[in-house]
Amino acid sequence: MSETTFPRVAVLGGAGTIGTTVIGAMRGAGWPADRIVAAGRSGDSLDAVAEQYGVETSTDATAAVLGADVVVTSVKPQDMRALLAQIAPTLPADALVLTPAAALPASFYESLLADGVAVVRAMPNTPARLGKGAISISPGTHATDAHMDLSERILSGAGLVVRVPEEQIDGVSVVSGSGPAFFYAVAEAMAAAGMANGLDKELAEALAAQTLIGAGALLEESGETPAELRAKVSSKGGTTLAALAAMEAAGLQGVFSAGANAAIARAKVLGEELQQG
Ligand SMILES: NC(=O)C1=CN([C@@H]2O[C@H](COP(=O)(O)OP(=O)(O)OC[C@H]3O[C@@H](n4cnc5c(N)ncnc54)[C@H](O)[C@@H]3O)[C@@H](O)[C@H]2O)C=CC1
Ligand SMILES: O=C(O)[C@@H]1CCC=N1
Repeated sequence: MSETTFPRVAVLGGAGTIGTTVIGAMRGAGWPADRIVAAGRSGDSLDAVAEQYGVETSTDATAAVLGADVVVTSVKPQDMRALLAQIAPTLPADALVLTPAAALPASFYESLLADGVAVVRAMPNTPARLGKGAISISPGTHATDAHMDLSERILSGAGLVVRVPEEQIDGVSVVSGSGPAFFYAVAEAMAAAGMANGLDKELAEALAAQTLIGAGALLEESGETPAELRAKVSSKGGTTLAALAAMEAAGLQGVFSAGANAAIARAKVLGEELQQG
């Protein structure tokens, strides 16, 4: 499909966090509003999506996928089986299913939809809303290079898009999918440490948030690595080195390893539960 044509894309769960992000990324990349339909449940903020992005909306996923070239299934993993049952009768045989859901393998979709359906799994993250996401895509059994190219084109306005084999998605999910939550948790912990040392809550939270913003911006602007930038804060014999040594002794790396292991174990359990139905 040529770069100058715009496949028709149905975003199911289009009023949700990631669905809205995908629509915003497409619109930001010049995707025409009349080539996108957002489907949600009644009660979802579909009016706000229509107003912000000018796209058509529907509360009927079955109807929304009619005539779609790409169907983005942006619902929670727990809602996926019901959604696939809903769209299976009207999903065009040659449509690409692009799914951001965690935990569910491509084979789950392949087993519940028509034989030969092309599935691409994506793992986005919330900064994608600002075009600063870190997103992976992985092909299912029947996805071709053209399907991967199309998926990348749909997501390119959302940030960095990398291709990984499906077995690496859980690892990507830990680093970039969940990653924003970890940085926010660190900011909360830093604010709490400030409060424990005499700062009031408002000041501690403002300083921690601005430090997260500034550190990220410096990383982006400088082109230096986190290790190089960390070294520039850490004077020999100074306070930062003392803090980092104490954090390491308290198990900093172990904390993140434990988090990663827990996330990956949870993805496996959730995936197995949901595949059993
Ligand atoms: N939020 C995040 O940071 C990330 C989320 N994901 C994945 O993205 C997917 C979506 O997550 P969120 O956007 O956070 O969830 P969300 O809860 O914000 O949005 C899901 C939307 O789907 C709608 N929905 C459910 N069933 C529907 C149906 N049958 N028809 C139409 N709409 C339906 C819900 O009403 C809701 O508006 C999940 O599978 C999640 O694993 C992946 C990476 C990061
Ligand atoms: O925890 C979650 O449900 C989502 C999926 C990947 C990252 N966050």
